[in-house]
Amino acid sequence: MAGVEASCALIVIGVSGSGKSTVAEALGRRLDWRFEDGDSFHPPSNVAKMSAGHPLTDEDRWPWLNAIADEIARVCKAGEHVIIACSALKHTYRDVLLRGRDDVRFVFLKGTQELIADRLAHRKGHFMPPELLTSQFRTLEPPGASEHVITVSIDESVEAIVEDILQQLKFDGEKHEAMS
Ligand SMILES: Nc1ncnc2c1ncn2[C@@H]1O[C@H](COP(=O)(O)OP(=O)(O)O)[C@@H](O)[C@H]1O
Ligand SMILES: O=C(O)[C@H](O)[C@@H](O)[C@H](O)[C@H](O)COP(=O)(O)O
Repeated sequence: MAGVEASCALIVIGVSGSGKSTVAEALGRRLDWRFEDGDSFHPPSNVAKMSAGHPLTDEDRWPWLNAIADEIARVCKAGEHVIIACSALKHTYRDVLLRGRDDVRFVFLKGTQELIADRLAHRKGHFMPPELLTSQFRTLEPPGASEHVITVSIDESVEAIVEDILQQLKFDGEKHEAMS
């Protein structure tokens, strides 16, 4: 599938509770790509701050985003593939992750605050308080047409979302090949 093979990393982005980890893991199984949860790159201070109900600031996020960007650079240099779940809420955050690369694609999980709040209400064993969802939407800058992003609705089964992503990646790859 040209679109996918042209990329060394797929980053599944969206607000807390949009399904990034769930979808990224399922997509990784379909593509046989390693899955990495962006949350594991947070310094303990960030996790403690969110767990205490405080939203992160840009200053909190830069070291976290750069740690993920370092991992992307390492994987791509090694000729490997990775799928990373990372909220990447702002345009500037996504620029930090990309570092000007054209072999990394974003997959934006799009859904209403109401639907995501309901999913968070049923999520167990995660440090992120559902109460922070409003601040997540306030911070979110949805990807624009100029960004290398595939957008999918989350109001589907995980399987249907993965199929949608694969179809869009395939289409995008064929379009890219036709243009090259
Ligand atoms: N497509 C879906 N349909 C129903 N529930 C979902 C779907 N995707 C994720 N979930 C559930 O929603 C909650 C949030 O998903 P999660 O992957 O933790 O989101 P994120 O990583 O973006 O915070 C979890 O309890 C998960 O099982
Ligand atoms: O940038 C941020 O404010 C955080 O990174 C946030 O967006 C992320 O969602 C948390 O790390 C919780 O992780 P979940 O997205 O898995 O709930």
